[in-house]
Amino acid sequence: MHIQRLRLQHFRCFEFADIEPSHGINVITGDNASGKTSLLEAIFFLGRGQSFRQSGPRPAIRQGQDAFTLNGDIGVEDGRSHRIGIHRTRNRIVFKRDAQAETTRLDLINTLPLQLVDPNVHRLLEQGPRFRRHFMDWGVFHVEHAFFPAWRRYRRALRQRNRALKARLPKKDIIAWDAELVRNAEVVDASRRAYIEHLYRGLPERTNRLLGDEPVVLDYTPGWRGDDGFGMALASSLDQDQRAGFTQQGPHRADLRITIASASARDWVSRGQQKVLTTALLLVQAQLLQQRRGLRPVLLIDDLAAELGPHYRETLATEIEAVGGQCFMTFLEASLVPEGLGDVRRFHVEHGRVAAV
Ligand SMILES: Nc1ncnc2c1ncn2[C@@H]1O[C@H](COP(=O)(O)OP(=O)(O)OP(=O)(O)O)[C@@H](O)[C@H]1O
Repeated sequence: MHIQRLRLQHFRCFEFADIEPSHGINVITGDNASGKTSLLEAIFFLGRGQSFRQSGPRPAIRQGQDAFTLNGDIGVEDGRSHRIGIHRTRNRIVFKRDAQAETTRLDLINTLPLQLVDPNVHRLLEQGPRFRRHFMDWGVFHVEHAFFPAWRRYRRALRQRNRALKARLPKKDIIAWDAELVRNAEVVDASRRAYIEHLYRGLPERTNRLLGDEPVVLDYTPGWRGDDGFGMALASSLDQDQRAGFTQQGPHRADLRITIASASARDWVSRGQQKVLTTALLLVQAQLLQQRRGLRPVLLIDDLAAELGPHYRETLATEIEAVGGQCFMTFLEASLVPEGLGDVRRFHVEHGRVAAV
């Protein structure tokens, strides 16, 4: 997938912007607070239907305006193209794809798969399992078709079970949801395992080049205890669930711990190495999507140079180039742009205005 043309109106500091990016690497430079992250945020919004930043009650609408509009012409690998768009007022969001009567967020996600590397990317290693589930499920969603319908049914049943637990209903009203939970949990779990296995195969090649020979290990835990299956785990924790008022085990508690040579990646590697490792994981995901579905996701890399010295900047740039596909990366200064990036299209952002250089 690649963005052929991007237009934004009244998005954060932008009054209006209209750019035609390269299908390969796009470099965006600009001073602090010029609008670089906002530009990446607009692209992210277009592909996910939501922001990666906290927005408060006026979700990314330019100050003094009532709405923002984003439009993108998206080229697909098979030669087709789609036009997608978002119109966001304070209370309402409307998605649009081609002439489709009704467009959902899922349509956007499927039309413009994208991954973000932002300066907080180390959270994947440092913080709770939520970030790692998110990372894992982005790939599972795009690659394993059985995953999403089962995940949605699981979440619906989980909400009902939790409601019953919270309302202190009798046991029979709680366990009434267990069969539906177990049926879908098995599909979710199998999809995640299959995906991680594929991810694992592509990992050493990339991480060895970036971080040396120490093997990176992905340790998946399904979200429930014991070896007797989720049904048994649910049954055995029913009393605890009743006391807690919610379902304590299940795929919604899964984790994917990332370790390097038996030490936790969080403890072992520096901030810069964490960023390199996490970006490597995202690149392997991108490559997997290409191999399994013939799709190249768009990569958004905010402030690539932050926390990285020249060596890591250059090696990472080489890896990003090798994966191919469209990429947008921001830099404070042109001098920080790695030489290894080769042929790039450059944009400069200043006071909410973007121009091709
Ligand atoms: N809703 C909004 N309306 C108008 N301006 C906004 C809005 N939201 C944010 N801004 C402004 O947009 C400017 C650009 O912010 P952005 O985070 O994109 O900058 P940046 O170029 O990525 O900076 P840095 O390099 O420091 O991270 C900031 O001055 C910010 O205050």
